[in-house]
Order: sequence, then C-alpha cells, then structure tokens
Amino acid sequence: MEVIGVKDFNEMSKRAAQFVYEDLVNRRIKVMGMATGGTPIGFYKQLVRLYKKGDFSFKGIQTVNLDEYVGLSPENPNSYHQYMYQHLFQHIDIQRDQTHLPNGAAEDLERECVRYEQLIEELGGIDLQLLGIGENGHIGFNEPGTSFHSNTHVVNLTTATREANARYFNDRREVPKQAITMGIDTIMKSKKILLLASGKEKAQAIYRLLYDKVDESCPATILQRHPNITIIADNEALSLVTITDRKLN
Ligand SMILES: N[C@@H]1[C@@H](O)[C@H](O)[C@@H](COP(=O)(O)O)O[C@@H]1O
Repeated sequence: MEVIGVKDFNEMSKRAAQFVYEDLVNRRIKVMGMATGGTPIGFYKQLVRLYKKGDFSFKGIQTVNLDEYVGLSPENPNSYHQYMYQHLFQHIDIQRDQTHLPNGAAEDLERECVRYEQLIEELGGIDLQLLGIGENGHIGFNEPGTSFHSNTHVVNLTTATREANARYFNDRREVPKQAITMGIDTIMKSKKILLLASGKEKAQAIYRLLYDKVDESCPATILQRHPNITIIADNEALSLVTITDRKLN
C-alpha cells in the first residue's frame, strides 16, 4: 500500500488525475471503475483538463460506476448517472454504450445486481477502481457490517450516510433509503485501486483503514489486503497518520 500525502484538496485532485491519465495514456486501463461524491469532483475536473490538453481518446475504454441510488431514474439530477454526465462524460469522447452504472430504477433490483456483476466480469474485470471513503469507513455504499464476500447488492443506507449525503439534495427527506452498490468482493477483485480522501472528517476513517484490525465493522480495513492500492490524501485526512507511513509529496 502506498500512501501519498498532499497539501490540500486541489493537490489531491491534480495528483490523482496525473496518476490515472498516465495509466490511460499507456493503455494500462481498459475498464475504469468510477466513484462519485464530493471527493472526486476536483479529480474529474483535472482529468478533463489533461484530456483537453493532450491527444488521448477514450475510444475502447469502458467505465463502471460503484453505485447508484435506488428509486432514482438515470435522468434524475441527483442520480449518479447525472453526476457522471455532468462531471466527466459530457466533456470527453465517450459514448453512452461505453459507460455503465447500476440502474436504481430497475423493476427487479435483485436481477439488476446480478446483471451488473456479470457485466463487470464480461468486460474482463476492473483495471483501476477509484474510491472515496465514507466517514464510517464505507466504500462504495458498503456500510459497516457488509460481508467481505459480497457482490453487487442492494443496501439499506445508514442514517449517518444519508445525512452526510443530504447536502446534495434540496430536501434531506429526498435522500433515498437504499442503493445498489458493487460489493466488497467486486471492489477487491479490481487489479488496482486508487483511494482519495480530503478533509478532517475523513481522518478517523483513514486511520482505521490503515491501522485497525481487518474487520467487517469497518469495510475499508479490507483494503489492507489489496495487492495494489494507492491512497492520495491531504494533510487533514492524514492528520492521525504517523509521518513515517506517508510518502510525502
Ligand atoms: N457512495 C458514495 C461513496 O462512494 C463516497 O466515497 C462517499 C463519500 O462521499 P464524499 O466524497 O462526498 O465525502 O459518499 C457516498 O456514500
């Protein structure tokens, strides 16, 4: 595990975009796992900036997102479908059939989970998975207590997660109570993982990810067992981490 410490959100976003862009240009990524939330917004902005400056084409690349809210159609402005369109897809040369997210509006949610898991397998698995982290150590929408053996599944969101994500909605009552998420096992099968964290609200989760015993009560602890993971985090997110454990920028 490599931990790269950077000054702030802006540096984290730039460093992460360079990291991914290099892998894209060198054709090390065919299938890219995408994340949402506030953390990767700067990363997508920087990635778009690099894309516009260079001559890289997304032709041949497929994207798969970690999760989507249940009950929101792909057109809903709060859906992760719209988030991806707004922050990345509309700015790059990628077609609709190259981008994949779980369908939170599917009639048969169980079947949708199976379809999504199979799709990832058929694409050949994820080459690089981008991750954020929840304050309670959740990854994707895998809340504390989720089995480490889980595949794509429907989750009941905790009150804490709904509250943390309420800032993106007009009214907190609009925050869905469920989501479809890649499971922990789905995420762990990714060949490479890049986790981003910014702000003091994430310090405890990063501390637990690095030092706690690997246990389902903190989903992110499983990442200690991933063979190829890089964490890019800012000073505030790393404030509980001893200096020798970071590769300083
Ligand atoms: N499903 C997402 C996660 O993928 C994300 O990592 C987390 C943290 O979000 P933020 O980056 O906004 O703090 O929020 C949501 O729960």
